[in-house]
Amino acid sequence: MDRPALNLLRAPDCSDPTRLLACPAPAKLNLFLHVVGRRADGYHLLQTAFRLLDWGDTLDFALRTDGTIRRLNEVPGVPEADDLVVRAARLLQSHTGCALGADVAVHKVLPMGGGIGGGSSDAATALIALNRLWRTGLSRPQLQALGLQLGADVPVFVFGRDAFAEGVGEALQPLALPPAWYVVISPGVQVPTAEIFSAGDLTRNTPPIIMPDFAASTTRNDLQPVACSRYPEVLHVIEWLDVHAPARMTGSGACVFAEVSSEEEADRITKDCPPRWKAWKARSIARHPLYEWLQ
Ligand SMILES: C[C@@](CO)(OP(=O)(O)O)[C@H](O)COP(=O)(O)OP(=O)(O)OC[C@H]1O[C@@H](n2ccc(N)nc2=O)[C@H](O)[C@@H]1O
Ligand SMILES: Nc1ncnc2c1ncn2[C@@H]1O[C@H](COP(=O)(O)OP(=O)(O)O)[C@@H](O)[C@H]1O
Repeated sequence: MDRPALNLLRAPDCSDPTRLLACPAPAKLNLFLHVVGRRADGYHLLQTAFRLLDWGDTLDFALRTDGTIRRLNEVPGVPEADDLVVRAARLLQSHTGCALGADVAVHKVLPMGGGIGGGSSDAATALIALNRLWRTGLSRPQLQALGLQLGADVPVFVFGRDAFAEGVGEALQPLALPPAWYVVISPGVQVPTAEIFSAGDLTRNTPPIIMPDFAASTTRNDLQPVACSRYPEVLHVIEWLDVHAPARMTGSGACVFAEVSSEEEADRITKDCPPRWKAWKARSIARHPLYEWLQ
């Protein structure tokens, strides 16, 4: 099994004030996801537990004094202007009136449309890193609010720790969870979040739970049946992984995960995984690697 080349647990070297290289953007899991209602604007009210992982993309930022924001590399399927990293940079720039710009490079490791928050985490890392590079001085809550304008999943990555989330995913409370190993499998399909949330057969009235009461046996992912019926490969992965350990879809899919008892068990399962899918082992992290950059 491939491991990311960079140690995500470490914040990058900051000795050069004009560049921040290999800034980590970790993946997340939704340990469960309940849809408890719907807002007038169509967004859904959720209850979910976010878990951050030691596995993710990395981003480079270099200061420009001419105010231009440029992405230096291609990201398959994501035009530069649509890239959440570029959009995050422009949003921070306009919000603060900052005259500086940046060259950015996005090294994708996380499968897109995977329910593991890749684009959202990239956006959060851009907000945190550029807030430092440009010395714009926004606080964590200010960056979380800015991130919410980019997507419902962005605030939790700025929050920087495992969290119980309500609202559309932005009302966050820290969760103290024991460290754990996970196996994450990508079925090789991209599941568009909007398609799953707009499905007629989505359960939208799960009764709200009280924060600490979310044992795996009493929770579920309400988006899972909808994704499985439209993308049967997701169901096939769940059925395969469930033989090894209780398996569940994360977010709106397509990735499927299971908590396992040790790194050795994770290695054994990932080695067994049929070659048509891609499997990774990942460990929980207590804090986002850039957590200390916002106080
Ligand atoms: C389902 C979750 C669970 O963590 O994650 P992913 O599977 O995307 O990783 C999130 O709620 C996704 O957050 P994010 O991917 O940022 O979604 P957004 O860009 O804000 O919205 C994408 C689409 O999903 C719908 N959406 C999103 C969040 C929400 N609480 N209710 C919704 O109805 C929106 O209507 C929009 O059409
Ligand atoms: N930097 C980025 N990385 C990944 N996806 C991005 C990025 N910028 C924009 N996107 C768009 O966001 C969509 C959802 O991406 P992603 O966050 O990986 O999935 P999910 O929301 O399922 O976790 C992608 O299909 C892509 O069109």
